[in-house]
Amino acid sequence: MTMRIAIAGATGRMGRMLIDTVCDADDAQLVGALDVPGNPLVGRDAGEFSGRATGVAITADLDAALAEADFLIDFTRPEGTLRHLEACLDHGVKAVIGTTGFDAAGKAAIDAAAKRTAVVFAPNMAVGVNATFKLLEVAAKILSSGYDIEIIEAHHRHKVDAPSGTALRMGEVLAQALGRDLKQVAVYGREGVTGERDPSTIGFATVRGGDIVGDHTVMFAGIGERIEITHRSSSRVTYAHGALRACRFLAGRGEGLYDMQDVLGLR
Ligand SMILES: NC(=O)C1=CN([C@@H]2O[C@H](COP(=O)(O)OP(=O)(O)OC[C@H]3O[C@@H](n4cnc5c(N)ncnc54)[C@H](OP(=O)(O)O)[C@@H]3O)[C@@H](O)[C@H]2O)C=CC1
Ligand SMILES: O=C(O)C1=N[C@H](C(=O)O)C[C@H](O)C1
Repeated sequence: MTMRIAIAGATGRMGRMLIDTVCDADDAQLVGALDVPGNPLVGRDAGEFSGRATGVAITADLDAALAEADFLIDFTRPEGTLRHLEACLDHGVKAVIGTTGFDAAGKAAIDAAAKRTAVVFAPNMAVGVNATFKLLEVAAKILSSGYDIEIIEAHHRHKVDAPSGTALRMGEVLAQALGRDLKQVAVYGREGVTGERDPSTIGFATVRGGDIVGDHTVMFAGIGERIEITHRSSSRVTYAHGALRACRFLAGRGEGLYDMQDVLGLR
């Protein structure tokens, strides 16, 4: 059965990649392309940027964007995603959420919405990153004492949230594997006279620059050796393929909150 998909943030970096990916898929059809009022591309064909005619015009009308859709794929900003999710409930639309940077209230709102529709919510949809989460779990258990854990992430100059959603999820995976509470042990950047490192902490360092798609390294630094597990994204296409895979996963499911570990059968 063809999946009828609407894309939010249609003119964004991910939105454009998603439109191409959906249009190229045999089992999907683009039926809506949403962006914000005032966006100069509203009213234009959603495929114009890549020289294709999709027959779907970019709209700022949320209800119109969802009218024909079974799924919404949303990579925008937290406040936008939460508004779109409310409309998904009204229209009976399932949601794939890639947006990062939610606060606790935002995450709770997604949790509540997932009681009424099916939602995949994941800070990184790339298969390689989700495999890396599993590797980190194993490494953390083996290296549970004597190794200091630091997470270093690098992204393009336009990224607005830090640390990345992926880095934060890595922190959660590591903390859980070690029986620690990330809220208690996370250290977000260092400056000045910090004192010696507390061995239970998990440090985060953020780099922003140029067109870096997304790099994540977890360092386990011991005495006489260190282990580094690195994932580097060289294209956003992996995220878009993951999002489409998430739609296929949701196609056969009722309400509930899932992530890419569920989609990929890694739980
Ligand atoms: N889960 C994953 O695998 C991945 C997640 N991401 C996340 O996806 C999000 C988007 O990333 P990216 O595509 O690079 O960002 P962009 O800034 O390129 O695109 C964001 C899009 O959302 C629109 N937008 C901005 N604010 C709002 C709002 N309040 N309501 C609705 N729409 C809005 C923008 O419109 P306008 O330009 O007119 O402001 C734009 O079209 C980020 O949170 C990022 O971290 C990114 C890659 C992978
Ligand atoms: O903003 C981005 O670009 C990315 N955001 C996600 C995150 O915050 O983890 C995923 C990926 O790293 C790219």
